[in-house]
Amino acid sequence: MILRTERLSHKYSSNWAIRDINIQIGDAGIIGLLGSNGAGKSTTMNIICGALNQTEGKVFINDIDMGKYPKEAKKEIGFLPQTPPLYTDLTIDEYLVFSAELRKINKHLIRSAVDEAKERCGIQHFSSRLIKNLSGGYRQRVGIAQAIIHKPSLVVLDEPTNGLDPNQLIEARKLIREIAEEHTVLLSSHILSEINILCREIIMIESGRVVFSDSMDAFNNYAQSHALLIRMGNPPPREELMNVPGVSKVEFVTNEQLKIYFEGNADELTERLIATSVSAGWKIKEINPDKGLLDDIFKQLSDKVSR
Ligand SMILES: Nc1ncnc2c1ncn2[C@@H]1O[C@H](COP(=O)(O)OP(=O)(O)OP(=O)(O)O)[C@@H](O)[C@H]1O
Repeated sequence: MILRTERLSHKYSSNWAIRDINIQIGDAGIIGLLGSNGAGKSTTMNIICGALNQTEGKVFINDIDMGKYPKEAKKEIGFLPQTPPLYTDLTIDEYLVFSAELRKINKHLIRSAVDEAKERCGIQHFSSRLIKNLSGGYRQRVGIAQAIIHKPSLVVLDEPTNGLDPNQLIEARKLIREIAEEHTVLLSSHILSEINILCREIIMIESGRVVFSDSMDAFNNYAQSHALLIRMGNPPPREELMNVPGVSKVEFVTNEQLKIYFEGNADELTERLIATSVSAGWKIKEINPDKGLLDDIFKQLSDKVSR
């Protein structure tokens, strides 16, 4: 197991920021940690990387107990915090040599480790440029280079694509995919589409608790199949729709447009609604699966967990 957390909980002064977070990552690939602002992503990542001591619970990296053997466990982790720890008055080379020394890489191996990290992150041409003179996208690359310099098993990236422009974003995604060919990557974002594009698995946290943890495909099935957007020429009262088997909630978006939440199979419900519409004269004009705003999905999942 590359990463395992057991009932990880953390309290800043009197408030719990995260509670009973259990994460298990066994395979390579990119795993996404999704959550809205303040959900507890950074707190979780800081603890996993040994940058913050948890109030309760345990972290194991490659089955090494971080509490008991922090040095050994940290060797297996590379971390890019939300605010990259860059010394902007240093050149890329100076900074990466410094990072390699911090990681206790053997003196005679430092040069080759720096060169390899630069090459993998596509920054070799800027070796002697001061970090303060780099664009945001390139600074991010330097941040990633310091996270992989010691070849850790697990690379943790806190909101690595946040604030990048569209071109930088494409480049950063490409780089993260390349990094994931050799390391397991755990990355966080508050943007569902970002996680969707990059990740094989998703762990979603809300208010400090895990509300969903499964493959990206399972998440998409869940997110897509719980509401339909329907336009009708002659919509019936809400109660009539609630009588259709499978319908769990009805919201009127406009006089003609409704959002119908349901349990079960979307296709079966669609057929049932169309059949009833024909006999009852609702005049259905359009039915589309509602992929849901992230907020809706968060809410559905949070409700499901607290039920
Ligand atoms: N140093 C701190 N002192 C007190 N409370 C904190 C501290 N850091 C975070 N918190 C609180 O803990 C909770 C979780 O914050 P955290 O930064 O882990 O969330 P996040 O999901 O990473 O959000 P964001 O994307 O906004 O950084 C929030 O309610 C936040 O206000």
